[in-house]
Amino acid sequence: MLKIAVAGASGYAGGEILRLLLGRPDVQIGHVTAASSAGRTLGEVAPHLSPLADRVLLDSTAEHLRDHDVVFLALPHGASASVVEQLAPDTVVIDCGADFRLQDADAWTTFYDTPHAGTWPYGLPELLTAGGRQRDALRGARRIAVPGCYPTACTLALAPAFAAGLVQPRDVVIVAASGTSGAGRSLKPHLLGAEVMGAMSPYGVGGTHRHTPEIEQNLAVAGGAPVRVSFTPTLAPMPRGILATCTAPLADGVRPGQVREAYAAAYTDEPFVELLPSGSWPSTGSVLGSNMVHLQVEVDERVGRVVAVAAVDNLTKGTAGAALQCMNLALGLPETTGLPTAGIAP
Ligand SMILES: NC(=O)C1=CN([C@@H]2O[C@H](COP(=O)(O)OP(=O)(O)OC[C@H]3O[C@@H](n4cnc5c(N)ncnc54)[C@H](OP(=O)(O)O)[C@@H]3O)[C@@H](O)[C@H]2O)C=CC1
Ligand SMILES: CC(=O)N[C@@H](CCC(=O)OP(=O)(O)O)C(=O)O
Repeated sequence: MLKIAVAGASGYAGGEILRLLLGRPDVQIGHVTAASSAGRTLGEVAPHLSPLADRVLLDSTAEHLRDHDVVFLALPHGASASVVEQLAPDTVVIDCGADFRLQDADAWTTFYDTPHAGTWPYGLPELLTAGGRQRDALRGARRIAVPGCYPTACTLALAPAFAAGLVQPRDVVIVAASGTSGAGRSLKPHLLGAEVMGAMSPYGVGGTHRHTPEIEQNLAVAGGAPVRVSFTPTLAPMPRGILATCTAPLADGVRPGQVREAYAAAYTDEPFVELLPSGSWPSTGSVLGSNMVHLQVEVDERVGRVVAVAAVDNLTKGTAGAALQCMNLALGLPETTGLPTAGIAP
């Protein structure tokens, strides 16, 4: 039986981790921790987690997170490092925050404006790398950095084109829509219900969003050369889901038919990535609550660009599902254990 602690259990990501863990007979849920909600029960702050309703939230101190086989951290950026340094090196620690995702310390300080905490193996198993797939770096790992939700969708949408040399590493344009749970649970003025519901709006425009360097890092891993990306996130009036529309210029001499072939080859054996039949386009509604990425790719021959669209649930494959997938790899369990591949509809 695996004893597992969840830090940030009162938040959206922590709550989704607990929802998925509750479906696993091989897991014992240990301490659940929070900050301002410490002392309250999960029943008060997360009533959808009925089997855990009586559990009292503790402070997110190392003392409460020690003595577990696995610790999931679902804390705000910057809160992970001080906890992790007090945990045993053989504990599996899986961080849903951004602190350990970036390799480039300068990119970190530019986009996060705080000192760089370090770099851990990046938790996107399906990512194509020079040597194979990123999952090879996750088997047996004791520290894993789960990707951001936008980078998961955008990277998986474009990586096969970069890995096969079908697109140019410049003029890459991504516009992605996210549901409001992507912003976390704390009160934010731009998330007032009356203003968000029934409207869509961009934010982080002009290359300022912190997921830009993370997407560039991943596409450079896939393609083996630096990539520049114009990334624009938008807020959509829905609780969950991300739809990323990603385009890049075709490389010289590429036939349109090569593109679909490359995507089919890249994802045919991936249990959590579905390349939809030609003509079908991804919808966030089809992946809600599942660990799936739905994907479609086309070539816009008029302008010579690849257009790839991906849908994920930001809280499942975009965070908590990915976190459990990484745990499975770290512990040598079958990668798909306990992860839903069917969504909730309608
Ligand atoms: N939401 C999403 O779609 C995604 C989130 N993530 C990442 O997951 C992490 C959690 O995000 P999310 O669940 O959305 O955020 P929430 O705001 O919903 O939850 C944050 C959690 O952290 C706790 N917390 C707040 N401040 C501190 C602190 N200073 N020290 C320790 N704990 C604290 C909160 O406790 P309390 O409620 O008691 O104050 C709460 O449990 C973030 O790093 C985020 O970037 C990653 C991918 C997608
Ligand atoms: C709608 C919304 O606000 N989304 C968040 C992304 C959440 C996420 O994946 O990100 P991190 O783990 O990197 O925080 C944002 O744009 O900041």
